[in-house]
Amino acid sequence: TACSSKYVLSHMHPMWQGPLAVPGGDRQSPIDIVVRKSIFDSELKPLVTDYDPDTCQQIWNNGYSFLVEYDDTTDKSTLRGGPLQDKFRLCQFHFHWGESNSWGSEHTVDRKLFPAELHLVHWNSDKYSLFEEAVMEENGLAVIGVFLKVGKRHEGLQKLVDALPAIRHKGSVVEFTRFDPACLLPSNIDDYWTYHGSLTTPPLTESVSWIVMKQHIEVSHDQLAVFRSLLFTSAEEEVQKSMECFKGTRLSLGSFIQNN
Ligand SMILES: CCCCNCc1ccc(S(N)(=O)=O)cc1
Ligand SMILES: [Zn+2]
Repeated sequence: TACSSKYVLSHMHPMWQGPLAVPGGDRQSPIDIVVRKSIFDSELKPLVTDYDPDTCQQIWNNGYSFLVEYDDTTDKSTLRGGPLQDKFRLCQFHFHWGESNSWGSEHTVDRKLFPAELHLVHWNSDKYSLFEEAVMEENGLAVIGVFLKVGKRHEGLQKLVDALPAIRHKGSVVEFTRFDPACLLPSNIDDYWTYHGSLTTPPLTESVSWIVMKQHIEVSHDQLAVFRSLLFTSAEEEVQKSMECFKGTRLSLGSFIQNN
C-alpha cells in the first residue's frame, strides 16, 4: 500500500535532515575497495584490540541503525597497532544492512556488495578527551569495518539479536551489559585494508582511519531478518502512519457510497 512503500523508501534512502555542510573533501567514505590497486605495506603492525566486556552499557535504536554503546571514560576498551600511532578508545559499534541479502554494506570490494557491515567506532584518547572533540580532527577516529555474509548462525551475535525486539522503535534504549565485541571479529584480524576517510553519515567529517577486514563473518538469514524488523520511526509516528492509512480508506469508502 502507499503507506508501506513510503515507509520502505524513507528507510532505504535515509534522507539526512536538512542541507548538509558536506566537506567537499577528497576523502569521503564509503569507497569501493579495488583489490588489485591495494598495496601491501610491510610497515603495518599487528592490530591489537583489548576490549573489556564490563564497559558495555546500552543498546539503542537511533532511527538509522542500532548502536551498542560502551563506557569510554577510561582506557578499558582500546584499539592500537595496525596503521595507528596512538591508542583509540571504543565508544560504540553499529551495523548497516539492507532490506534484502543483495545489498546493505557501505564499502564494496571490487564493486561487490555484502548484506551487512559492522562498524566498531574508536576515538584517539592519546590526543583528545572526548569523542565529540576527536570527531572533528584529522586523526581523531579509527573505525574497524567487518563485512557480514548470510550463512551459519553467529552464536556471539545472538545475545544482541535477542535484545532488538526491546528497541523496535526509533529512540528506544535498553541496558545491555557484558558483551565482548571481539566475538564479532573474524579469526584473522591482521588481514585488512586501511585508508584515510570520513564518517559515512552526518557529520561526515574526514577524521577516520578506516580498517576494513578482508575476512567476513557469517550470520544466519534469521538473525539478519531480526535486524530488518527494527523500525526507524518512533512509536508515536507509527500511530500517525497507521491513522493515515485508515483515513485514506474512510475517504475512498465515503466517495464509493456517494456514487451509488
Ligand atoms: C557527534 C555525534 C555523532 C554521532 N554519530 C557519529 C558517527 C557517524 C558515522 C559513523 S560510521 N558509519 O562512519 O562508522 C560513526 C559515528
Ligand atoms: Zn557505520
